[in-house]
Amino acid sequence: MLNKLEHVGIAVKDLAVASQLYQSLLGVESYKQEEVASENVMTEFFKVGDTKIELLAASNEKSTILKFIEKKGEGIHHLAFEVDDIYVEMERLKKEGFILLNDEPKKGADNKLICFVHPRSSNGVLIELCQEIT
Ligand SMILES: CC[C@H](C(=O)O)C(=O)SCCNC(=O)CCNC(=O)[C@H](O)C(C)(C)COP(=O)(O)OP(=O)(O)OC[C@H]1O[C@@H](n2cnc3c(N)ncnc32)[C@H](O)[C@@H]1OP(=O)(O)O
Ligand SMILES: [Co+2]
Repeated sequence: MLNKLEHVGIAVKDLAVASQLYQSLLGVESYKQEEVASENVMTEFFKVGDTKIELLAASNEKSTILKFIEKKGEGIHHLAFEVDDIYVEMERLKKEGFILLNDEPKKGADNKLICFVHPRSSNGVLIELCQEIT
């Protein structure tokens, strides 16, 4: 099962500008910036109560964030849920008929193993599963 909303991913054009805005909005500083080369993104995280905001900016021309912003503009990109065992949850979601975007979990940001569910199988919302790497 999905334990809680781990983070909300937000696609932004300019990370420095967005970071200032969210620092002003949330009243807290970000706790980390992290590049994930495998995803062609630069991320910046803010802790908000029991969940997080993950700002996502393209780190190169190949980034899916560029394509998303060209198509839909800046804004909410995905919802990420914390799971205890990502393998178990991937199997469960496959059995439930969801389309997974990766056969195996991959290394994400913020010390997580991640997997994505295609938005076409989840009411137009890109869903991410996250398991803490211990
Ligand atoms: C750094 C890791 C970090 C973490 O938390 O650890 C991250 O969160 S990384 C986040 C960036 N990485 C990803 O998003 C990987 C998963 N995403 C993908 O594989 C693609 O973006 C995919 C498959 C969702 C869409 O790619 P595609 O090349 O197919 O683009 P299209 O524009 O053709 O999209 C097809 C279809 O899906 C709709 N779409 C695309 N992105 C989203 C989205 N974020 N939310 C909702 N819907 C989305 C798009 O509009 C198309 O719909 P259609 O009805 O056909 O127009
Ligand atoms: Co994410």
